[in-house]
Amino acid sequence: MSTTTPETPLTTSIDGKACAERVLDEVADDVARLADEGIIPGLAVILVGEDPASQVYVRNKIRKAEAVGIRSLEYRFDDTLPQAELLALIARLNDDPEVNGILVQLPLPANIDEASVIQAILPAKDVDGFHRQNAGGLWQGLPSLAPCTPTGCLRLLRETCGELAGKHAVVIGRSNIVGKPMAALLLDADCTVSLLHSKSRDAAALCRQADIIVAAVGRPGMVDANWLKPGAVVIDVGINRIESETGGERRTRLVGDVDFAAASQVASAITPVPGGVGPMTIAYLMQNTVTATRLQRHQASAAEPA
Ligand SMILES: Nc1nc2c(c(=O)[nH]1)N[C@@H](CN(C=O)c1ccc(C(=O)N[C@@H](CCC(=O)O)C(=O)O)cc1)CN2
Ligand SMILES: [Mg+2]
Repeated sequence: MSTTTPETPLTTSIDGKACAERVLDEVADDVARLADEGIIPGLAVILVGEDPASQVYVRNKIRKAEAVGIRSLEYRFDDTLPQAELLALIARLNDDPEVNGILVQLPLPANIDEASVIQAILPAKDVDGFHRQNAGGLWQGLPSLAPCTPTGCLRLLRETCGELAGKHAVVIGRSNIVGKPMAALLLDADCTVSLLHSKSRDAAALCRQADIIVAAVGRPGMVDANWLKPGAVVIDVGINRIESETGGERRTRLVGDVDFAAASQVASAITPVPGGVGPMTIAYLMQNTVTATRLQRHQASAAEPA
């Protein structure tokens, strides 16, 4: 007997925390295999400034690294750090054979040019996948390090939808960190991909054609139920902190780019915020650190004289 009422969502809430734990278990197995060969991956995490959210993310990255057996090195600076000193640190880490992955937490303070810092990281150690060599490699299907958030979204989609080939995926937002690499990964999975942005005309009508929607714009609740085709799968990358009032008390809470309650009435599956995409980002950072370690080993052995 069904207990479903018309108001009850038929939607699956995609559990990003559980999926991230599965990814971390896989990474821990990979790290154990490397340890058998005497290799311990090393990850350097750099935080400049006092942004509270960034401090939480960096702390979690260090914790997860320790949990899977990756050696972590933490570098924290206040926002007066000159760009030249940051570039000098990156140059030292590039040359350090004990360091396999380098990550500079974003956003950086206004006096530091983000692009210069990202391009200073050795592509083989760029575990964020933001360097132009990795970004280009992703579009050309070459071995490269792909950004963690879209890679995590792809894993959630594969586990939710199974085969992705032929599905129409609409990505909303064209950032270098999420939107563009997400489009590349979905294309590589044989989806038909539409990449929408602030100048796109009638975004709602385009979204209503989609089997899959990935929202990554940073606008709270922008994607409404009437943007969705019934049964669509929705991945919400937005992490927006908004103020709300409960019992006369002002608090902040996290919401996504999708109106979760409304979308749950129409979508077949949707990621919550928090607990959806966020944990996947950190899990795939660990996976990328292992991938980078292997990549560097292959590069080193290829460079050895025959
Ligand atoms: N160098 C990088 N900087 C930034 C990245 C990145 O991938 N590399 N992404 C974001 C921040 N980020 C990781 O760095 C990140 C964001 C959110 C989460 C997460 O787990 N979110 C939780 C909620 C946490 C909270 O309460 O605030 C969730 O969604 O469940 C992890 C990592 C920008 N900078
Ligand atoms: Mg972001």
